[in-house]
Amino acid sequence: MISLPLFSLLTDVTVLAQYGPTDVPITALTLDSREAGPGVAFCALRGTATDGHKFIEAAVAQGLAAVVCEELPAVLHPATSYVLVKDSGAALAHMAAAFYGHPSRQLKLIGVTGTNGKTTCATLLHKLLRELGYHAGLLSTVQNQIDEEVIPATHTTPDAIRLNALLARMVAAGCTHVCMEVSSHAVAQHRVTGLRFAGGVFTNLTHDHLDYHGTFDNYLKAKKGFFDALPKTAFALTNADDKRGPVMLQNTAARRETYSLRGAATFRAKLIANEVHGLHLEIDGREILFRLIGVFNAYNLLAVYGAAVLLGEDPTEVLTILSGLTTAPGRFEPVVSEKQGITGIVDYAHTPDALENVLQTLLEIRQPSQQIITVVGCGGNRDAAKRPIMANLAARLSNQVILTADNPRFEDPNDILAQMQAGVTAPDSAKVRTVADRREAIQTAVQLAGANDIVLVAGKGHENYQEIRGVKAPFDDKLILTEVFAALGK
Ligand SMILES: CC(=O)N[C@H]1[C@@H](OP(=O)(O)OP(=O)(O)OC[C@H]2O[C@@H](n3ccc(=O)[nH]c3=O)[C@H](O)[C@@H]2O)O[C@H](CO)[C@@H](O)[C@@H]1O[C@H](C)C(=O)N[C@@H](C)C(=O)N[C@H](CCC(=O)O)C(=O)O
Ligand SMILES: Nc1ncnc2c1ncn2[C@@H]1O[C@H](COP(=O)(O)OP(=O)(O)OP(=O)(O)O)[C@@H](O)[C@H]1O
Ligand SMILES: N[C@H](CCC[C@H](N)C(=O)O)C(=O)O
Ligand SMILES: [Mg+2]
Repeated sequence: MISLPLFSLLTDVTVLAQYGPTDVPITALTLDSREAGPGVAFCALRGTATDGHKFIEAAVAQGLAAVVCEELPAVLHPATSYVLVKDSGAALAHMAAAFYGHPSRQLKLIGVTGTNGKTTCATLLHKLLRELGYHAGLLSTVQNQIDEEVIPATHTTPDAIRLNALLARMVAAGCTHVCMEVSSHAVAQHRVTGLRFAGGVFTNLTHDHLDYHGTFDNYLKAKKGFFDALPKTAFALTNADDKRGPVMLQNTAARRETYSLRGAATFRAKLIANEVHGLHLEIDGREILFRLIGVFNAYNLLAVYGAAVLLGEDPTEVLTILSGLTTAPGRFEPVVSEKQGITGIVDYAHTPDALENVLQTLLEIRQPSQQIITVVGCGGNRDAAKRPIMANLAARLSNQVILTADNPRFEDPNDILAQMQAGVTAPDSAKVRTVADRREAIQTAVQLAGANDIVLVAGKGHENYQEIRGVKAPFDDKLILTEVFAALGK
């Protein structure tokens, strides 16, 4: 069990005032008052739904070693230590890093950020490092991994305590490298503050999460904040073809590197062909076939190649391994029907940009006779502004569309559907129908599909549940598609 004196956790924290003993032994950190108990230090965070400061007294009553807060309670308990800080989130992150012995400093930690492509890049880099013979960790939306051991993920980027605990487990297991996704929520909430990164990778920035960040500018600042905090020993690798790519490097101390399919950059690729069986690219003068499909994946592959070379790996070996790798779960995953050769594609496209990329890719690689039938919905309690845009794109770029539910969470699916429908233009409306039940929507799409047609099921990718009113019921697009193909004799 870890037990460290309170003061030893505060080395990197900006402390405004302190009350009570500083040498109390701390045996656990928490950001949730309900986990309070003897030996625990509770950090009170101001959240989106409530304020942790409201629960300080209840936590102290449960027996608590220390409280870290931005505002002191009216009455201080004599047996508890209080640390007043400017920012509880940042304080928690520094304390968590210290509590777990700064595991990031013992690793080559690579963070991937951007609207789309984080899971794909982090997963590919992890697979690549494993094939190069390293012990490596992965922190991603789909799952966390220590080498091949899978640890379920609840967030794209875990909170600072879980994150440092996982990194420490990875160090203990002998990992030398860790690839992780850095979400904009994580940057804004200081989940990654205090970590020492060896490299940062930027994929792209398009519309998402404006419900949380308020404006696109705030969203951009959150992503940029990750690069601003990189040390000068790290590399910062950005997508030079993305409008916001160069912005990420403006204020970073890290070594600035770029990748591009269009112009001058540290790492360059040329698209030779984008076909059903994969991408044909020229990277740094070498022609290679890859198993991933779609121009957006050319960017992901190039970013991963660049990161690996910046980590000191041999370019030829890296390309050889990358050419054999397959996609991350639920990212452009095909499910082909047995009798009629209908191609089902399950993809996690849950933003306008991702949906457009996937549909453009399908339009590029399909035979002229193949119809594209799209099943898509938008999540509840998330950015509502993307709903009409996604429906508009689906209708414009598909032959038929079934609008349906994603994870409604606490919203009425019919309200979400009405907001989506508002984005469909009058000429496209004949192609669009609405089936709120997602399983029925998939059934309808398969019924409409003729032999060899394409059914795209977008938005949920690897997810194996559907979240309705706080309850996650089993639901797996890939499994349902397979069942529906069989049930309808397709
Ligand atoms: C919007 C958001 O990011 N919310 C995260 C945030 O919760 P919150 O701000 O809503 O917390 P709150 O309920 O207001 O509570 C404030 C504080 O009081 C504490 N509390 C609350 C009640 C109590 O009795 N006692 C107590 O101490 C809470 O533990 C919390 O520390 O802090 C929590 C603890 O770290 C997170 O679990 C929670 O993630 C929620 C579940 C979530 O859905 N997050 C999503 C949006 C998210 O983070 N997504 C990104 C990826 C997105 C992407 O890239 O597409 C991710 O990295 O996963
Ligand atoms: N480089 C890219 N550019 C644009 N779209 C992409 C890119 N890579 C993947 N996509 C699309 O975005 C979807 C999500 O990809 P991925 O899971 O890799 O992104 P992510 O950034 O991890 O998403 P999240 O924010 O949900 O964690 C994919 O299913 C695909 O449709
Ligand atoms: N990480 C993203 C995932 C969205 C996936 C989509 N299926 C949805 O539920 O909206 C989020 O939490 O916003
Ligand atoms: Mg992800």
